[in-house]
Amino acid sequence: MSDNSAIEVLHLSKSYGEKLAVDDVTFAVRRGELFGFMGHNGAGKTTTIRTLLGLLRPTGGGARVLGHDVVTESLAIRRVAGYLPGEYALPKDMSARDFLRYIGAMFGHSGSALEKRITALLEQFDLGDVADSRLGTFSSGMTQKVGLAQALINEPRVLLLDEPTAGLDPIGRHDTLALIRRLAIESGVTVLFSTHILSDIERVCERVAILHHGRLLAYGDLADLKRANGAHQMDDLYLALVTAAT
Ligand SMILES: Nc1ncnc2c1ncn2[C@@H]1O[C@H](COP(=O)(O)OP(=O)(O)OP(=O)(O)O)[C@@H](O)[C@H]1O
Repeated sequence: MSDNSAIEVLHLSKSYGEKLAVDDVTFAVRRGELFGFMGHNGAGKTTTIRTLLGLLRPTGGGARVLGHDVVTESLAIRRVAGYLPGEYALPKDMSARDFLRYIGAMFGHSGSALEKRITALLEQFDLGDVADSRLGTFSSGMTQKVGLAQALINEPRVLLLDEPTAGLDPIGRHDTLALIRRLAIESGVTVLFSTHILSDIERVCERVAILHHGRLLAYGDLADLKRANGAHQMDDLYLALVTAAT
């Protein structure tokens, strides 16, 4: 693995029975970058992310996160990685603070260090005033911020975000994107940002991997990919790549 890579995916394949969800995919994410992982529904994004966390076992090829093998060293990966799943429900009756305490405890944290971390995260995400309100009263944008906060509780060096802006209104999306960008720039966290929203990728990512039906359609610098495909906008690029592939 190159010293500069935080995530390296090498000829990764994953089948569910007959269904080949990820088909011989190779790409690398550099340390400290905010990397776009693009693909429409069923492209194989979630499968790849869950494989990177060691939650699924590859059926071919492999991957490393900060040098740790996803099959043999998945516990080490979960210690250094934060994960925001695509769809998950927060416990409506818990407060934001109690929920973060609960997640922190799962990572073995407790006491004043954990309390300080929770308060800092809530402040960072503008949730200080509602820290003790029930999660059931939160908007979708606020809920997503709590999701991001829980993914950061263990001070991860790599953050895997599965469609963090899906289902948000324009303001929620704008705020969430700004937060993600700030995290990557200010905290030096490597972020794998998965989305099907082309304009979100265009707004915050310089490098991308584009999946389609489990296969890697394109990978690299977004500006170079646009130039090579005669595209000005991300949606022109996506259309050109999908058309060429089918
Ligand atoms: N547990 C499973 N069993 C069988 N097929 C699955 C399973 N999980 C995913 N798939 C299939 O694998 C393919 C890739 O799914 P995956 O969830 O990885 O894609 P995705 O890009 O994350 O899309 P989405 O945003 O819809 O989740 C899809 O065709 C999906 O139906």
